[in-house]
Amino acid sequence: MTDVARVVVVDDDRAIRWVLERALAQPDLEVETLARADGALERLLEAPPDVLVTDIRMPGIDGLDLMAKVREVHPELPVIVMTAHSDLDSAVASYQGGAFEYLPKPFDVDEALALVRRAVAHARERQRPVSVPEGLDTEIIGEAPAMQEVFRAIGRLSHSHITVLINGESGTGKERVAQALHQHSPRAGKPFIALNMAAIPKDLIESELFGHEKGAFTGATAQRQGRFEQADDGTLFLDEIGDMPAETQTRLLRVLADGEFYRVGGHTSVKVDVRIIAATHQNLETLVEDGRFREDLFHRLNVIRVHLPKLAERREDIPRLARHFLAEAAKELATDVKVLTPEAETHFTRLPWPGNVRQLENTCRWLTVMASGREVLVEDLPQELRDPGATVGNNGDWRTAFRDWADRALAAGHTHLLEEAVPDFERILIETALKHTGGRKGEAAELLGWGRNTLTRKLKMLLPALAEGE
Ligand SMILES: Nc1ncnc2c1ncn2[C@@H]1O[C@H](COP(=O)(O)OP(=O)(O)OP(=O)(O)O)[C@@H](O)[C@H]1O
Repeated sequence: MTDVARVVVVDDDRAIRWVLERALAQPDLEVETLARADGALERLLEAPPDVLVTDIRMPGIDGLDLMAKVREVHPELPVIVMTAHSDLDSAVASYQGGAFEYLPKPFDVDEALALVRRAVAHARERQRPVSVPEGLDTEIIGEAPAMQEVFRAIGRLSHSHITVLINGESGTGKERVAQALHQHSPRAGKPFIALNMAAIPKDLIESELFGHEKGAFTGATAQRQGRFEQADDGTLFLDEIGDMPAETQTRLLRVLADGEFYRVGGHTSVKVDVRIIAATHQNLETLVEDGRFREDLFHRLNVIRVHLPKLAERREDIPRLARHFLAEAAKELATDVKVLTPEAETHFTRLPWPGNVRQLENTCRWLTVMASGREVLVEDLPQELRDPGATVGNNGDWRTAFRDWADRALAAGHTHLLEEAVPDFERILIETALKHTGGRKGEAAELLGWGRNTLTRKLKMLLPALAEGE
């Protein structure tokens, strides 16, 4: 999950609004409460929240009307309908209207929060699959021999529908290569659907993969296609396959063997023609040895293997990748393209890049926002990238260093140590989080465990140069 999710709560009961506003005051959520829907309808339709929570009985537009109107324009928007226990008819009507979930009043605040989070996760995961637009070229930069090997594999496989297993550390470009395999296959132009096993709650994986029938479980308000059906005739990219739960592995194996499956709660089998590309950063052989991955499934997936080397094993590609990402970031942020000085470029090629290509990409985005001049100097880099020695093999414990600092400061007669230390502490965490997210503030707030507003306030106070553009 990347950004802070917007939740709108509509209820004419002030006490409920109060309770929910507090229950949902979480770093990953932004809540707006409304006493009635009429005045806000247009705005809700134009800029829908990520989740809508609504009461049923309200003056003006009632909850069911509101839901119908909103879902007419935004059919995927999850709606949580709150209503009194006794009001069974309304509850049934809300399901028929396509509500995501029904929250009986009175409710437990934790239950309400869990439900909202689930709705957010669900909505996000559904937005994620992308069919690669026809003609879109997945540019993969790589002149290093190990990358040439990858390109050769893509070429060799271009007439085939064969299953491919991509291995490589996080951020090495596995999804990118999967897209390229698809685009250069007979299935190009057909859907490319991705699902990351590590990103969805375990109990939703089966329904995400295989879909479900109406009424299969609470909240299954309508029949829904799973990724397998969406990917029919195309490619299904299963990322982080090593995280697939055991039961799902068994089902997947059966689908791969038979080419057909049942939706969750379904009795009629569905036939599909799907090419599987799986990826993992883990060592599947070890998972098999430990009994955490089915050996038979492993053999089915492990037909053709493509290995993506760590970025540190293809240092010769770093300058081109950096130029590419600096250009992309400039385009995205509508600003001038930054250029690395020769020293900065050399420095880049020597860094360890544990986060691989994604870390390089984020660093380039960070520099595009942060570096003051057009030319990027080594000094412009975030502190921990300035000195490679600091990143490789530095096991120094910051707490020890911090204790020493406090000792020294007190010995030197400083007072009000917190006033001195806390802003530095927060500044360092903010800078580091922003670096990890390539300057994206919403995501950085999430990494820090703050709400976006808190981060904005802190930035104004601690790093005013970065607070602009809010
Ligand atoms: N060789 C490359 N050329 C250009 N861009 C690349 C290359 N490799 C990776 N990227 C970009 O780097 C980012 C990370 O790549 P990707 O998401 O494919 O990695 P991944 O290995 O699937 O990561 P994870 O395992 O964490 O999901 C993406 O934005 C991708 O477009």
